[in-house]
Amino acid sequence: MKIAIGADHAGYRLKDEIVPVLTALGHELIDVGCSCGDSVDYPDYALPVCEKVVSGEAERGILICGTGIGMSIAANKTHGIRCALVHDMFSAKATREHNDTNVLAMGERVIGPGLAAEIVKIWLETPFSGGERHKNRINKVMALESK
Ligand SMILES: O=C(CO)[C@H](O)[C@H](O)[C@H](O)COP(=O)(O)O
Repeated sequence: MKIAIGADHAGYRLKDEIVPVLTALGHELIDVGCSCGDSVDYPDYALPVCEKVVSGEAERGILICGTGIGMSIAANKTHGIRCALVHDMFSAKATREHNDTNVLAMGERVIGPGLAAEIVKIWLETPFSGGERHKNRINKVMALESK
């Protein structure tokens, strides 16, 4: 799968731990940065990742900041993006099955690299359930973008 990934200064270390894990699994990564601890603004990295997902250049996006909160807020402002902030394996599976999320946000200051890698793997491998009730709810969420 082609995956766009981005982080701010509070998330780039976790990004750098996740990238080789995903590459080893055969995924193709588009890393938009950042790549050092100099202070940056998370929306500047959320946007290019989300644009790549919306355009189809990437199938999914992964965003990491200190808490994952700023990244998830920014991502969900982009039309066509459904971003979930996830720090546990149950939610990683549930948000794919129920919400068909196309972007995952995590916080480097919240979880360690081992759990983050498991969350990412589950989130990438779990298909959308396709359930009619979930489709209906997703359609209602996406309709909010044109209000
Ligand atoms: O946006 C965030 C919180 O919602 C992210 O966690 C940022 O990474 C965090 O705010 C960065 O904080 P810093 O004090 O500028 O390092």
